[in-house]
Amino acid sequence: MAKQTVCLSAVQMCAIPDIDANLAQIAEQLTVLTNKGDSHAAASVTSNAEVSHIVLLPECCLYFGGKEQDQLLLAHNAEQQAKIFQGLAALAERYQVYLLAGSLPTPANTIDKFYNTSCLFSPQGKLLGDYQKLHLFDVSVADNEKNYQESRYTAAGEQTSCIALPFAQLGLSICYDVRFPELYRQLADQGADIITVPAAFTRVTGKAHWQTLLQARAIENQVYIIAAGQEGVHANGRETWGHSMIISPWGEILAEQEAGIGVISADFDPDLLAQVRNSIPVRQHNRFKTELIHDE
Ligand SMILES: O=C(O)CNC(=O)[C@H](CS)NC(=O)CCC(=O)C(=O)O
Repeated sequence: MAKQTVCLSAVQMCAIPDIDANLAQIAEQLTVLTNKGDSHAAASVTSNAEVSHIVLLPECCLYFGGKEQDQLLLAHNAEQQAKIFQGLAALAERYQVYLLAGSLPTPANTIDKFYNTSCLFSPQGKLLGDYQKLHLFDVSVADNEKNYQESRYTAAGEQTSCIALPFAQLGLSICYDVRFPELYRQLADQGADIITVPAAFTRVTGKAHWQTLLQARAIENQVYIIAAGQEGVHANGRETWGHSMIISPWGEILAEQEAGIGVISADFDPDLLAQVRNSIPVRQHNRFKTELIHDE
């Protein structure tokens, strides 16, 4: 029997502060993706086949470039939340993909905060799991925004999230998290084969650090990385870096969208994953695994 093809995709967006317009932008890219007719999209167009296609959307995929107070209102408005979740679930089902919304504003425990949450929808339109961003971007950057204070309206998550799919384990992270290798090591220890990095990286820090950080996380943890970015100049003047990419566990960039709106894909190869892990067994060699050091 032919080996099942697992396809990884990333949609690059220039999201605006308008949920319906962003849902339409996503639908357009999903149409492009599933009409390509190449091997990447094959799994998602064969109605009886088991779906093995993950599509990642950027951080803040349904609302970006507006006021943070508006995100707060979105998070705490039950009607808006229902609209957002139903809209994404319907897309996952219509296009027969595992759709990972890079992040959505969801309600925190207090009315003055929201979580920056990644949400995974199954091809059946069910919410399979989520992850609330652990590291908040309270940072000074030499761009036109200068000071980012994500914690002003956002509450930090408290736990990691690794989701078992029929064909692989999926570890979740968001944007600024990519600078904290401990998170990725923990996801790898939990069994992650693929780790997602939805982002709205600044143009300045993106140019300097984005690709290097992503390749490092892929190489050191021997996982596939799917990174989907916002790209462009947004309604509030913010400039984002784009350069969405899919990286192999060897660190090779398999697909990249530098600028503009678009969608990229690459195959997930479990044989390559095993080969990389067998040939350079860093997991066994790691002296910082306390249980290994204490075992001696
Ligand atoms: O604020 C919003 O609306 C949505 N959130 C974001 O855009 C977040 C927090 S401001 N951006 C980042 O984490 C950029 C990280 C980055 O650029 C780096 O690590 O260099």
